[in-house]
Amino acid sequence: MSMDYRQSSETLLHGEFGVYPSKGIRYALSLTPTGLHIQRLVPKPEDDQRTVLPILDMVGCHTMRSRGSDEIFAYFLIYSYPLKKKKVAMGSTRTRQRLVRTFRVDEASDYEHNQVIAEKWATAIKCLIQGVPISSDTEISPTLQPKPRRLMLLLNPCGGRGNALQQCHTHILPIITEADISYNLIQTERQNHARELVQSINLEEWDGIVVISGDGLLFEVVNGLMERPDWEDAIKMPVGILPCGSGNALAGAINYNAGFDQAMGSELLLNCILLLCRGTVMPMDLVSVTTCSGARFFSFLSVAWGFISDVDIESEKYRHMGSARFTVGTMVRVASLRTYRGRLSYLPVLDAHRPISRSITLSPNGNLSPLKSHVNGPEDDLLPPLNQPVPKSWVTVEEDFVLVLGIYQTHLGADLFTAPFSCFDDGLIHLFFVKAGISRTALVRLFLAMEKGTHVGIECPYVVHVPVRAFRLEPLTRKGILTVDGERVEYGPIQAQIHQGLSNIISGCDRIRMTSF
Ligand SMILES: Nc1ncnc2c1ncn2[C@@H]1O[C@H](COP(=O)(O)OP(=O)(O)OP(=O)(O)O)[C@@H](O)[C@H]1O
Repeated sequence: MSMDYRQSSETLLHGEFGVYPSKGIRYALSLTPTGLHIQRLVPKPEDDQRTVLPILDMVGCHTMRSRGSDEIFAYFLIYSYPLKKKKVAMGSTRTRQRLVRTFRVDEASDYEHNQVIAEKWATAIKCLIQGVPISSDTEISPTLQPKPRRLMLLLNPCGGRGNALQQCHTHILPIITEADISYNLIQTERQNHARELVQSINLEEWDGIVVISGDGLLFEVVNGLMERPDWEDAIKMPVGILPCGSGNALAGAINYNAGFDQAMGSELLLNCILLLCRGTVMPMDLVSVTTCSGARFFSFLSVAWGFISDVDIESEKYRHMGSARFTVGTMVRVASLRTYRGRLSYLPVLDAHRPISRSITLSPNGNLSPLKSHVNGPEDDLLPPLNQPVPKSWVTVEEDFVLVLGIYQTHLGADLFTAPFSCFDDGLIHLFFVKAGISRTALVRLFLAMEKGTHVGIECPYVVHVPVRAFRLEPLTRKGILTVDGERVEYGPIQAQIHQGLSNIISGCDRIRMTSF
């Protein structure tokens, strides 16, 4: 679907309505692809001021009848969550507040006709919210209504500050009910619970799997889907995230992709709930990561070594602080800065389309190569086995590193805008490395600038960024921490290749291309 129809200001529906409770007030309503224009008619206002309820702030629309059986009026209710400024002790902050507008359809002299009109408005509004294309020529009838969606919600009660269940009951469930989304809510009981669960679900029963947690639980879901014999179909199941963890990188990326201002905490959560209610789906790259024992993971976020993985894992002890744990962890690690010797090889983007020869799947002793771990998932056609040299077209650097990071989302945390140029399905791994020799001040400056994404403009000879399709990292320092999507993996040589658009993410955004789930 193209974006054009949303940008147009054509009037799709127009009508005059009362409100509830009545009080004689009347409004003229015009529905355009981007908003509901509301003009008061009675009592007549002094100026011609109109208010606009943006479609982007709406989550759903229901019709209703009043209790009395002789009541001829029908009503439609629009649920929206506009951003409002809120005063706090240190100034002001923004928050989304629930706003329900109820309009009374009283044009006809019988309920049935008024109900048809109310349904027509509700249908049109729901279509616009969910990105179903309609124009002024569209015959708007209930058959146009997007089908109700069924979501599997997986909630980690231990994620972040441990308040996911409370957030779920306060914000998530009431809003998705207004959006006509039906759901099964499952609380994970232990590590790997979600991973096992998604291995045996009937894909036909669900329109999406949404984690209410940090990025760690989605990592389990993605890998559980890839472990299924029908992984090719399973990984197409739209996945989503409602941020209730301490590492909310993917939520940060979804929020940015939708054009919202960078947000944290409940503002980020509410933005993501709104986008989930819209429900549009985009392809998302996955990176296949192979570790030294031959284990293979599918990653949607990052591979990290050195400073970043140290902070991530060492700050686990400050989990009660929520996302502030990373700030504290960063300060501690800057104070005792470490460097790691390693060999980093990568396939720069220019050479990326040439797959390596199939013959290298046999190791020198004739045994089957590490592709033994290649049970499911697409072939890593750019990667030789870990025990064989990288192709000559690759670039290799041997250095003392402060950090190495392969990232394929814009954000490394909700407030870490690490790769501003990244897109969900650009087929790129953004490889960053910071070499030893960088001063502590420059490193701190780099991370502070990362909050706004301005670090990419900073000239620093110790910081390198290369877009690649595949890379291999061979640590030469004996001890260290390697993470994939923030989860610790075995330490040793590791390699990765991008698989463009392998999965589907519920991004809720129609900025780029999309389909509905
Ligand atoms: N009930 C549970 N008890 C303990 N651990 C769990 C439970 N459910 C899920 N987990 C594990 O918790 C880990 C972290 O979850 P999640 O990402 O949701 O939270 P988080 O606070 O953002 O953590 P992190 O940033 O460390 O990933 C996941 O790896 C998951 O396997």
